[in-house]
Amino acid sequence: MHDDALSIPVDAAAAAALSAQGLRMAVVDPGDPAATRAWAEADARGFHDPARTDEDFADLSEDFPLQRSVGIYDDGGAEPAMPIATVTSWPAAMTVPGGEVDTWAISAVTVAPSHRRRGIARQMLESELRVAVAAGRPLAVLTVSEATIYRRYGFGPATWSTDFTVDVRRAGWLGAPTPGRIQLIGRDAAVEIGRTLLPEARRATVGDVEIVGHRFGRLFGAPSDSAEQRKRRFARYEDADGVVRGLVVYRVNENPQDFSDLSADVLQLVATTDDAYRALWQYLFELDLVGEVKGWLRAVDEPLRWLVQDSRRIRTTELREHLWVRVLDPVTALAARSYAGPGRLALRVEDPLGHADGVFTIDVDADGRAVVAAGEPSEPEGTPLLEVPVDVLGSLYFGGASAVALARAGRLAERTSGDAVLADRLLRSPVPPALMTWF
Ligand SMILES: CC(=O)SCCNC(=O)CCNC(=O)[C@H](O)C(C)(C)COP(=O)(O)OP(=O)(O)OC[C@H]1O[C@@H](n2cnc3c(N)ncnc32)[C@H](O)[C@@H]1OP(=O)(O)O
Repeated sequence: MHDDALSIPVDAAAAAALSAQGLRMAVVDPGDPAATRAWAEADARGFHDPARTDEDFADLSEDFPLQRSVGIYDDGGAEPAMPIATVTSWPAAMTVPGGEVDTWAISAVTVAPSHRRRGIARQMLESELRVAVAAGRPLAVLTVSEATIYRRYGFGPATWSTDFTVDVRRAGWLGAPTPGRIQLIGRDAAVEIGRTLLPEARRATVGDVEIVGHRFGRLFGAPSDSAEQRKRRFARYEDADGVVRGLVVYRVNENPQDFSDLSADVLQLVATTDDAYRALWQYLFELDLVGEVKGWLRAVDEPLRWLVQDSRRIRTTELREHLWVRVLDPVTALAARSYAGPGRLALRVEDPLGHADGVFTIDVDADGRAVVAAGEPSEPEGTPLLEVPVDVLGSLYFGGASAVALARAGRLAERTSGDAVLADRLLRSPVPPALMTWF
């Protein structure tokens, strides 16, 4: 294992394959402003974003020391200093049932339109998986622009999110009153509160990830985007003892047709107590002039549904997979989480890239903690066994996907009929996992 994940050198196998195409793979020096600026520009170009301003770059530059950013350069091309492909990655903690797991987060995967479909993304992704292994990370994780890209590298969808629109004038608030109070605050105060509340909420949410660098500031409106920042409003909830337990970041949108029928976007709602959750939603329901409140990237089992008279007035506008997980080291990954045990389960994992291939036996004690060993179970007859491709293992890992549904879909095989039911009993998270951010 490499001690300092961020200083892992370029992956030799990918560098050689790219070199055969006349391309050079390099890790970007975080202390080199020209190289980081060019990398950030290539990333923007890859996503068809506008060119970066100096202010954008100032926001992003806080990330470079926290990440391992890789560029692919076409030294014989029109712009040799500008990468034609980018990827970045960093170590990130994520919440699993009963604790945390170390992951390798991957982002900013782009290949310039001029260089697409020559296998460059494949080289980058396969090398990222090897780098994650070298960094001792049992899982690689990412969020995706398109759901069609990453399964081929062994990633499977592992959490789901919803967007919804609430007709607040007709839904009817049903929640019990709360003892604390709501206060409006400015951005700086909200950022300060967020530094404590977000990690606390994250640790209580299976499937959520720690947020570092510019992605944290962006939740409050990126400093570089003053127009967007000016629209954002911030309110906090403090309990009866004056302790801050919740924070909402929202934006009220114009409606030139009817000034008394505005809509509000809930961009972040973080609560570390149920009272805070209820109080903040009630606050949003009672905003004067606002007829519609929209929740973005919310959990699939929001308690909000139970806080209104008429839950049909909460219209789900989107339900989609959000977090994608790639298991690299099943023993470490499966031992990092707890189970609704006791019990035993064996998994036969098929991994074309070899990282997670094999049979793994999970022995769960009465407290739900597991001993995981590579190899067949000692008593194969009485042990349920699932045969899973590695992407399906990623889907099952956080406890958000149903082994029964995957078996019915033919995505996994049971050794004995009923093994998927037994597997679900151990693996399912009581609350569906939820990733509350993009990265
Ligand atoms: C975690 C993230 O950063 S998500 C963001 C992903 N990036 C984007 O959406 C930005 C715009 N798109 C791009 O930059 C590029 O099209 C990329 C990165 C998606 C693909 O780059 P390429 O270098 O063209 O991919 P590459 O040639 O290595 O193709 C690898 C495989 O993926 C497939 N593939 C490539 N792009 C796509 C796509 N958009 N949808 C589905 N499959 C794709 C290829 O067909 C190929 O399949 P195969 O190996 O099974 O035959």
